Amino acid sequence: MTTIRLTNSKTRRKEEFVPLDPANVRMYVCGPTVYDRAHLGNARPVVVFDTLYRLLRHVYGADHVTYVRNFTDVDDKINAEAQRRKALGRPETLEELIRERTEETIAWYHADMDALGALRPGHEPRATEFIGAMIAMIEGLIGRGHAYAVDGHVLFRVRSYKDYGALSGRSVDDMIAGARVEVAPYKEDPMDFVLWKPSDADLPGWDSPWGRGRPGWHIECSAMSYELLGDSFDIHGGGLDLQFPHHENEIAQSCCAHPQGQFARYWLHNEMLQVEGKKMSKSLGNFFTVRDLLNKGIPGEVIRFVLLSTHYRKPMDWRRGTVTAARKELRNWWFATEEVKLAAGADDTFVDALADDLNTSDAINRLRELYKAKEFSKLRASANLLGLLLPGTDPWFRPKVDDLVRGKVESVFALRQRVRAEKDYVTSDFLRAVLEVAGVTVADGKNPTWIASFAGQERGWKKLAELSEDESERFVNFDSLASIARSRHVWLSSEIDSNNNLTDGHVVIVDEVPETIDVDLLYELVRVAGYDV
Ligand SMILES: Nc1ncnc2c1ncn2[C@@H]1O[C@H](COP(=O)(O)OP(=O)(O)OP(=O)(O)O)[C@@H](O)[C@H]1O
Ligand SMILES: [Zn+2]
Repeated sequence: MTTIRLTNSKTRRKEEFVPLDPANVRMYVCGPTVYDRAHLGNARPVVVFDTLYRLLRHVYGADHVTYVRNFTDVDDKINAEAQRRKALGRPETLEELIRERTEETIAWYHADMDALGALRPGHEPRATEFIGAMIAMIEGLIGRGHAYAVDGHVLFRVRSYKDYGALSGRSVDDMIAGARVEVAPYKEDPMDFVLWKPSDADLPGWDSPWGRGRPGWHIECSAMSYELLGDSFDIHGGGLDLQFPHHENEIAQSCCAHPQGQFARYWLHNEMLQVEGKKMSKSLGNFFTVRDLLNKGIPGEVIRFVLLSTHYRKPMDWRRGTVTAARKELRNWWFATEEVKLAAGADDTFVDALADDLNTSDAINRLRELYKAKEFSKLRASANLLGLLLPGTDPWFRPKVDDLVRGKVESVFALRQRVRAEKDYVTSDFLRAVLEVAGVTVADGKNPTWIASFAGQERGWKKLAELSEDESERFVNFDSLASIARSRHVWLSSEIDSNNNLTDGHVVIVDEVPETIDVDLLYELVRVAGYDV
């Protein structure tokens, strides 16, 4: 059996992963607060832990892994959005509007994360469904002297748990110095954190021994993981930004409420997705959503590939160039593997890379070697383990010929037929080249026709990419075209980098286009081929 090694934040070491029960490997990952669309940073833990989930299923069997990821559906930001809708005159109750907000956000989350090829976890508990379990846990903590109730609040007594701070490796006093701890009159110690707090009469609340109120954020994860996974389970995951205070508090609550258990044995934290060196976050406003990228036409599979190209324990930036390269590479893999039978399983070296602390960047390098060695069956099986090249993926890699585009191709094609009939072969060759770049192959003959084909697209593209600047002008018959009376300059060329090499990231249309040719149409065609204009 493959040995998985994971860097455990708790011990700060890479350790062999030995599950408590190989027949039921259990993992909990902190999920989103459902008040708005997920940004790309939020997608990083989803893709990272989905990949770990896939690896665990591969090693222990698909039916032997339990994956829980919660939805935090109690939050001031959710309430604020519902109140805004109410203020706009919506007739529903605030409760209904809150429900509407969380439902729509969860549906967006599912759609966006599905698009990234993430499997849905086996359990997706919502905090509001586990309030009873939270109250029971808080009562237990009070009973054991780890928590106290004051003025409708219940607070966790941090100094009652001697190991507090062990996960982040800091002492309580250091943490107080470094953190923005809220000082409040009802706290015995500024470090104590909220387990339960009162709710305003018009906001969601639940009856409890301490009055009508709602749970603190940290107790949600402790209660839901206990209910669904028990007092000891294998892996707890989340972003590094949650290590302190959220995870530190989860540990304190769970270990004090269930001292007989170990709570989570392996803690995994993904590093941050950054924008110019800063964490992408809603509060900094430096974010874009997964949906923004999908709407721009970047396929979810490509986003996933880019996210996995960097090891999860390293910070990463989102760069446009990486997207173009990923798109091209995945497209090659798709076309190489689409027809192959899945005879071979995943490649051993690939699995070893993945099992070595989820080294997805090494694993992707191994995929590159498999592609080069034409081991296509292994390539596909291995890529599947990363959630790539999956059957049923939207075939984004093929030129899409929707009706609008079809109409445009038809009109260029018809124009070409006309100039051919007039024996204007220069223009007709030019139009053929344009269609080729757009992935459309023209078949002359008795019944001239066209087909949208990857082969045509690749051929056209390679020609452009491989040709020198001079040649690329000739390729589209620049000189000849210029000689046509009505025409002005037109050519297609790849972008030229600082070393004067033609790069293969872009097709640029420069200068003016003959009156006979509709510029928008030209642009549209190049876009259809999947290139940036
Ligand atoms: N920039 C980022 N890079 C990687 N992971 C992130 C990033 N931002 C948030 N996460 C992770 O996303 C998950 C969901 O977090 P949560 O819903 O609390 O985020 P949020 O509060 O909406 O985000 P923000 O930090 O932008 O306010 C958590 O595991 C968190 O660690
Ligand atoms: Zn959590």
